[in-house]
Amino acid sequence: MPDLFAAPDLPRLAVRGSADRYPVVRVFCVGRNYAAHAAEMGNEVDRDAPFYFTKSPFHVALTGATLPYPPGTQDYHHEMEFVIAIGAPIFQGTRDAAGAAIFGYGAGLDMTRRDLQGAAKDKRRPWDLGKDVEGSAVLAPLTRAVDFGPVADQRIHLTVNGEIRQDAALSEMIHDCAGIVSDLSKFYHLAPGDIILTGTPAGVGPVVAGDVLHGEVTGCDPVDLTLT
Ligand SMILES: CC(=O)CC(=O)C(=O)O
Repeated sequence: MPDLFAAPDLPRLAVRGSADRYPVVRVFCVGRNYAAHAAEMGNEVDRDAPFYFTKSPFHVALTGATLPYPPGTQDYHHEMEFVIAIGAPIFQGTRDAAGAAIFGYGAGLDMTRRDLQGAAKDKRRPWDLGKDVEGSAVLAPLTRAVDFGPVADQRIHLTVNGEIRQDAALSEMIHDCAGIVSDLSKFYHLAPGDIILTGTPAGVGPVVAGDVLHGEVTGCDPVDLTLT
């Protein structure tokens, strides 16, 4: 039977050094995973367990995108993040199993309508309008875990118009990659196609139309976004 309308294709990420593509099925995000960022937002970190929010895979933009400043906000913020891509099914997995289930890593942006996120927090409402913005999960090509090597003190940083805004080390993450995947697998049957943005370091701030964002994680391809 025919579909009533043409459904969009899933976004597909390039994989460094190969012709393979990684289809993105679900996008999970970790909040407050760097102490300095939690502090700049006036929050405490939770060292016991990460917390999560999600974005639609159809709100993924591939690196190099030129996108309009989004509607409904006067305070659109950059959040530079390290990205995990799941490569094998895992449910209620140990840390070791979680590490083995990781396909690869990448650089990403979790663009945020900060004013709407703040209003939602004040009213104890969900963050969707603040976080699940069209084009707000900007993703670079993936580097296979075997090529990336152990996640240690690799640098993660972001420039806006060439000026450094965020600069940290992956070792500053409160919950590491295996810990995040193991914890998230308590709640979801994780599978290939699941992407996890692991939280942003300190230095988040507003962007405006015309800004050029460039983010890097050592060992990964860069992530780029231009706003019009
Ligand atoms: C406070 C936030 O916006 C949560 C988040 O995305 C992060 O900490 O990263």
